Amino acid sequence: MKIVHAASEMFPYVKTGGLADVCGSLFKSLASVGHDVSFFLPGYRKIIESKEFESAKLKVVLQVELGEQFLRGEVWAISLGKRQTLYIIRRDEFYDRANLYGTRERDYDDNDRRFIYFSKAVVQAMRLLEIKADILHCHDWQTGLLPLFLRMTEQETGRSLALKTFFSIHNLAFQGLFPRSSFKLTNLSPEFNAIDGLEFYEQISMIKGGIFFSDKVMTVSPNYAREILTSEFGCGLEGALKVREDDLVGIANGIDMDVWNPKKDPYLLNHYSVNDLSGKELCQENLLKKVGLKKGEGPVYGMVARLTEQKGVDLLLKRMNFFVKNDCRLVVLGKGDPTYEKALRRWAKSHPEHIAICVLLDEEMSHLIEAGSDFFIMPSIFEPCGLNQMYSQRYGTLPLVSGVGGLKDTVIDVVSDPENGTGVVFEPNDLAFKQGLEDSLELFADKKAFDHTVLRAMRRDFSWKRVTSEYEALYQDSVYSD
Ligand SMILES: Nc1ncnc2c1ncn2[C@@H]1O[C@H](COP(=O)(O)OP(=O)(O)O[C@H]2O[C@H](CO)[C@@H](O)[C@H](O)[C@H]2O)[C@@H](O)[C@H]1O
Repeated sequence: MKIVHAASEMFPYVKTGGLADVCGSLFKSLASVGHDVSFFLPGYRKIIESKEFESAKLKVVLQVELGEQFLRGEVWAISLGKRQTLYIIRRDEFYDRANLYGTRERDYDDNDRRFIYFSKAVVQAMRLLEIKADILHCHDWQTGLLPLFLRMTEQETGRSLALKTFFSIHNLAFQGLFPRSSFKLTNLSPEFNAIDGLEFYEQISMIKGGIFFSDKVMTVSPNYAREILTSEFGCGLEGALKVREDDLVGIANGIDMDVWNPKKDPYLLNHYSVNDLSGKELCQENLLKKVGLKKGEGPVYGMVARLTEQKGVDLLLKRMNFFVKNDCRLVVLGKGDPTYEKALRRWAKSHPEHIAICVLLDEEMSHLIEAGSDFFIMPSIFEPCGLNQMYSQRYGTLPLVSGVGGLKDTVIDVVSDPENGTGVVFEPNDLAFKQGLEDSLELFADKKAFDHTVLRAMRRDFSWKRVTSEYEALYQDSVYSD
């Protein structure tokens, strides 16, 4: 099949979170099973300055209509193999910036222009480069309007650009909401500026565009696909999603088993596997040394996350005493809400023997924490899929997760299912989290049960190979269904 993806991030080129990991893996895995895959990304500074861009070739020049203007743009291509092309939409005014979406204080003022432009540019590039796709797959609000722009262009030109369009929701909490006045940048007819179009409580919502105007709506776990139909998790879009319920599918993400492999992880000084775990102890020593902690009586807990409300930082902050009281160690790697960063720093400062916080975006450190911890904490309030709980299981680090979204789909609770459990699952509230922490201590004290759980966790298959065949089946089904 000819498959085209478009998103605002992709690992290893640009990453602020899990969207990038998933896009990078999908791009690679779909090509590896024989599909012809193209990926469109905005030409951020980080990409233009990268080594990979040195081999990029200018393919075509664009004139994109944005409201009352026509804006020039360029499409550059990097060939990554026989069947894999990365297309970069370049317009430096929009993308040659230090960050992807904004500064620490606020989003960029022109994110509506930047991503409406990107979506239109992808459609024009497909037309000019004569890319006729079986599937166009868009991700998150930044590309929410792309499926609609594609169909509009097809109507105008009478030429088919993609047989089916897919839209994946990686996080419904980020909706691409803009003032209604931004609608004019779309050049769509006014009928789309209505309740059954992009309008959302007196604003326009880009994610709603993806939900309404793509052939299939996807999300990143079966449980989250069910949850977002409810008012508790639907972020106000549960009504729109209900309309598309028959076309809504959840497939749990996989992980890149090469990048996340304790047997040969280049970031680790010592390697290990299910057959020999001795390297894991050394990884723990190394981690503790690196963050200036010494081993205590209790286990080592790790956490790597964007520090936002979603990730349950409030729950963690309420229970910081647990680590001190039980002589545990806690290592947190995270960046995000300055209030959370400050609060965590304060704890690390007042309890330097027990708690370490690294306020950084640091890929290497995230691997050291996955390898060097006994437990990995994810007390998320909601979690479309989550990746670290899968990295953790692969690294023999037991995830301690709230039972929401994809966390529920990918971690088996050892307390209720001691024969099969691979982690501790609790309800997303303070008391249940407290209980979860205590359960982890109890499990840690029972060495035999703990070791068995670790081995079971490490043996699980979260590979993209399995997940990719589910995507393929879905793509094929939708293309050949009518
Ligand atoms: N300070 C730091 N330094 C280094 N690495 C850091 C870091 N903070 C976070 N990371 C990394 O960023 C990624 C986070 O991925 P997640 O899937 O857990 O969350 P995210 O909320 O970004 O993604 C959204 O999209 C993904 C993909 O679909 C869904 O799994 C998820 O539920 C949804 O919220 C992981 O690879 C993690 O290691």
